[in-house]
Amino acid sequence: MGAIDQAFILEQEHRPKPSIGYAEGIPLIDLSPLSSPDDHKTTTSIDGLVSEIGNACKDWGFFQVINHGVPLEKRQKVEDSGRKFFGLSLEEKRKIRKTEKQILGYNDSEHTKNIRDWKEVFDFVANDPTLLPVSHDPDDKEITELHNVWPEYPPELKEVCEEYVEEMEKLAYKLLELIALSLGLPANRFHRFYKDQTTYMRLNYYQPCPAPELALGVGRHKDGGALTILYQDHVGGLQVKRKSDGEWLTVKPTPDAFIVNVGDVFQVWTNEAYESAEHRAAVNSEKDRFSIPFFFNPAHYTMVEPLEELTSEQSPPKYRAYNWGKFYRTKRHSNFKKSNVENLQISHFRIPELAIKLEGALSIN
Ligand SMILES: O=C(O)CCC(=O)C(=O)O
Ligand SMILES: [Fe+2]
Repeated sequence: MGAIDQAFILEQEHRPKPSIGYAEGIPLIDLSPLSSPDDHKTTTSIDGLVSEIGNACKDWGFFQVINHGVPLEKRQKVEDSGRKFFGLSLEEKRKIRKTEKQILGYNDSEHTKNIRDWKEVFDFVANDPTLLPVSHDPDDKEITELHNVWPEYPPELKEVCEEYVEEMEKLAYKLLELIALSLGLPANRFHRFYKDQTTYMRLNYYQPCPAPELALGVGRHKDGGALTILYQDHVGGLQVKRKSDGEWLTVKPTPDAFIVNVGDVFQVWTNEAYESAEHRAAVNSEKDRFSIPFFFNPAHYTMVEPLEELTSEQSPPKYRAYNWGKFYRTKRHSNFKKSNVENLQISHFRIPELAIKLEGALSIN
């Protein structure tokens, strides 16, 4: 067993077991009906897609998509130039290091639930500039502009990332429409939240780890945003906690597929019809690994709450409304460094079961 810094070491119960099975049940969904010419697009093929996606969101909160329309070479270019960047010296990379104020750029010291992750990241926003509250302090109403920071080397990184983001955004809107339809809503129901979206992308680079049984590339977490579209390379490491029995399972890398998962915002919008699943990334002692999540997130001023159409007297709202920008700032703040503040979760806005029942009883009488 190789020695690693104490900061990375997880408590016994959260360490990854050496033998973890594959999550065979996570559906692989073929999106080709979406790109067939209009005269070939049948209602049946789209209906089929919609119900596959609805079931995947209900059962797993995760699915994979193929024939998604994102050109392979655009993704490959991001991976190639991303690898060039992570291959630079620490000193060079730290020239565009994230700080508490400047939350975009490079970081080699992310924490999940106060344990250091075995990874390096490079973050940038899809729309430059992106508007966000200045601080996580609820009384501070000031809004700031986030600007991307790009390294000098490799010089093409900016362009290849921007081209890729454009493609990912097209895919994200398609998925948003299919998810809306799967909930019985108009296809464009969620579009309104994305006018000034706070979407960002991350390049995750996981070096080989001498003690992969003690640490994780990303500790267990749920994505706080609305929808994540992840590319992972052939090495594998992403693990999902199965809802039915709490078992951790590996998501098998599928060439040219994207892994899609609904985040906490969708859990609230759907009043828990769809739940965001816990996941984590394991590392290994031999190979490095690359992954690229695209976090498709609403505008900062969005008040996240259960959609009216998905609640009723029988099924009253399970969450109080919260401001997305403040929520996101607070979460980023606590991931940035080891902190004593408890990590902010949507459970803080969960209305207690008893209050939901009482509210239901009162509104019926
Ligand atoms: O690298 C992975 O497979 C997962 C990364 C992840 O879950 C995240 O960045 O939120
Ligand atoms: Fe995640």
